[in-house]
Amino acid sequence: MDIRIAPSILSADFCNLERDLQAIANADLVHVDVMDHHFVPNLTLGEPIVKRICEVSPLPVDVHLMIEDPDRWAPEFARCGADSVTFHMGATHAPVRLARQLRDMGVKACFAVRPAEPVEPIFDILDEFDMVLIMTVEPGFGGQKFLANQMAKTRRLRDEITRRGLDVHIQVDGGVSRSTAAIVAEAGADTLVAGSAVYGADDIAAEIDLIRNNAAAAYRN
Ligand SMILES: O=C(CO)[C@@H](O)[C@H](O)COP(=O)(O)O
Ligand SMILES: [Fe+2]
Repeated sequence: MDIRIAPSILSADFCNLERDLQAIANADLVHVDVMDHHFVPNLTLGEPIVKRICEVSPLPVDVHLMIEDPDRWAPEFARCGADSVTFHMGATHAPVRLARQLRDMGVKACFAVRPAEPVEPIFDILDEFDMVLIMTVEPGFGGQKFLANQMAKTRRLRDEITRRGLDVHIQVDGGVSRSTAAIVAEAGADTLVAGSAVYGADDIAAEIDLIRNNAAAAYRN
C-alpha cells in the first residue's frame, strides 16, 4: 500500500485556514478533527466550516469525528463533501448500519479505537470499513506524546487485513512525526496523521515529504 500523509488542521492557523490548506497540497488527505466538548474535553468546528474546507481544499477531506452520537451526526458531515468520515467505537451504537449509510452516500467509512480499546471486536465487521484509525494519543488535543504501546495492536490489525486479503487502510493519529513515522509504518499503518509536526515545521512541504519517505522506507504489510 502507498503511504499517505494526512496533516491535521488542528495545528493550523484557523484565521488563515485557506492559506494553511494550500500549504499542504503535496500531502494526500487533509485531516479535520471535529470535537464536541462531550466525547472529548475540547471543542473545534462544525458542519459549516467543514463544508467550506471541502470546497476550498486541494486534497480529499478526512473528517475525524470525536463527538457523541455519530449515528445521528456523521451523515451530516458526509453531506458537507467529505471523502471519508471516521467515528469512534466508544460513541456509536450501530457501527455497521452507520458505515453502510456513509458508503451508500459515496463516502468512505472509518472506525476509530482509543488507546485503551481493543481492535479485535472490529475483526468480524472489517469488510464494512475502508479504514481503521488507531489513536496513538488520547483523543482531544494536538501536540501530545506518541504512544508506542499501540503498535502491537496496529500489527495485529494489519496481519488480520493481510490474511483475509482485505482492502482496508490503517490510519494512526497522535504524535506522528519524522521520528515516529518509521515505527508506525513498520507496524503496518499506511495513513499517517500529523498535526504539530507538519504545521510546526519551517518548511511544511519538505516535512510532509520527509515523513512520507521515512514511513515508506519502513512499511511492512
Ligand atoms: O485527533 C487528534 C487529536 O485528538 C489529532 O488528529 C491531532 O490533531 C494530532 O495532532 P499531533 O499529535 O499530530 O500534533
Ligand atoms: Fe484526529
